[in-house]
Amino acid sequence: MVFAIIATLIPSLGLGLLSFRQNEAQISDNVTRELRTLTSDASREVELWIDKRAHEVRVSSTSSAVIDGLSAIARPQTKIRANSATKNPQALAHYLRSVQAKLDTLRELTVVDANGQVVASSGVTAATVTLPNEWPPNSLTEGLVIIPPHWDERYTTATLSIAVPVLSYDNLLMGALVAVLDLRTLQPHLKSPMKSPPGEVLLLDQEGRILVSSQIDADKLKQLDGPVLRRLQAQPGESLVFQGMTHREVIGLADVPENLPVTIVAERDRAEVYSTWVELRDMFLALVGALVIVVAAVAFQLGRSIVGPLQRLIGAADRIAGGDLEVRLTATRNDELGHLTQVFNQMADRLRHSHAEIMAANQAMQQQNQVLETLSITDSLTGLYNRSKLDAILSDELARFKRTHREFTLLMMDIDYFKTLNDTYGHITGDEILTAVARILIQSIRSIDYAARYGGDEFIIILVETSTDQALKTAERIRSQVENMRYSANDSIIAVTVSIGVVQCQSGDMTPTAVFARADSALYEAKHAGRNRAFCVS
Ligand SMILES: Nc1nc2c(ncn2[C@@H]2O[C@H](COP(=O)(O)OP(=O)(O)OP(=O)(O)O)[C@@H](O)[C@H]2O)c(=O)[nH]1
Repeated sequence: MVFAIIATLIPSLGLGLLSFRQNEAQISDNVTRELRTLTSDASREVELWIDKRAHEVRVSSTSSAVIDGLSAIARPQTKIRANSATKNPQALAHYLRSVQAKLDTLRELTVVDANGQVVASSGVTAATVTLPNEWPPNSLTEGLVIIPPHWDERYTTATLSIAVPVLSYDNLLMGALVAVLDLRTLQPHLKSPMKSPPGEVLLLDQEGRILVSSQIDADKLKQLDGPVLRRLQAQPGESLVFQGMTHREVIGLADVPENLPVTIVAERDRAEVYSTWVELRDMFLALVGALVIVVAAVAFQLGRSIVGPLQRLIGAADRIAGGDLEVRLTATRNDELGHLTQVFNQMADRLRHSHAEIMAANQAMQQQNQVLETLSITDSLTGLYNRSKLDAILSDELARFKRTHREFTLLMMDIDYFKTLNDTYGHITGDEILTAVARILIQSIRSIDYAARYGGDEFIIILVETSTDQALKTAERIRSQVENMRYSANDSIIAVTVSIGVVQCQSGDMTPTAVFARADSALYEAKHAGRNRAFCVS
């Protein structure tokens, strides 16, 4: 699932964000280009507007009313060719007011003398004007002083004052005509509603305050942050993002006209510029998010459909490895995992089958081993223990005696005149007599005792934890039973007797042979004493 998410997220998000980053840069370039167009157009319009206003004022400055009025008032000693109407300041002020009335861009028109002293004005309180020390040589046509624009409290508007020289008829500088221009009239020229690209144009004074704005309702008292203004002025034509004056965050740039102490700033609402871009970006991110959720869900479902059956298979394999072969899985699917489950079940079936076969073979082998073991320790004729088993039993009993000092008694028994019986009735009858005697032995001893055929017609009985007296009683009981036994063969009734030698184990008995030897001596004594008796040697 993690792999699926990464594999989906990295390419889609990476390529998408790269493309959005390129689009953002492109949008920024386009906006910068449009803002440059706005500022350069505005700069040109401002220049044209000022030229036009300067021309209008210059025309007025060459009027005879101004020249004669100034000549009469400023230099009364000069010979005046004008009529009397232009000789007093009121007449000149009247003329100035009539000019102002014709030009709606004018707020005030003032005539000053060569020292800058007000001679007459259309306004009530004329502004004082500082004229340049020397007008340029071509002041007749080019002489123009532009006083830095500012917010004028008297007219509650931003104003720009220009001064043009007033020359006498013989081209002598007499003074100047100063016009206070209402910058509000510049507002329609800053931006063409039809042709200009989107954005607002602002004319700022030296401190960054708005003088005039293409946005009619812009707050005129707003001021651009000082550092931002300096950065804009330092890099004219280069766009920046800053806290604007028409919107909270704007993209803007500045143009600084050469001849006018103002800064023209064009700015555009950054949110509006990037609104479509942001909308598309958010939509893209939402789509990527939805894609990741879908991919994650599919990957999770796919993983679960693979991992779940695999875990069941692993669990079943673990149980088989632990010895539980009764495992069986339900195969419900038709795909590779379903096939794998079927194969697993077949494998488990085969293992179960093989295991059953092995167990059966093992059991048969154990039975055969048991038979073989029984045969290896049993005398085939009588069913008693054979000689080799007898030796092993005696060795164990001797070891036990040495360990626990619990005594045991050994009886060596021999059929009397067995050779004669053989010779008289034949070997088969002899064998049957041996078997009958062995039966009596088995019936006469306890389950914890041992009876074995020592060889020929000789038998050994080991009575565990039995004293000599008890052993003699057992020997006597056996002897008596054999004596009372009647065996019929070839129409004859055969009587059989046995002689028994009894010995008790001693601490000096190191080997079975030593015990046998002493028992053999006791048996010899019984035979020698007349047979059909038991004899004990201490
Ligand atoms: N039928 C039969 N006879 C055997 C078997 N093994 C040994 N015999 C015979 O048993 C006889 C043993 O005779 P002995 O014990 O030596 O002598 P005896 O005749 O018993 O005389 P005493 O022991 O002195 O009383 C021999 O003739 C053997 O051939 C056997 O498995 N079957």
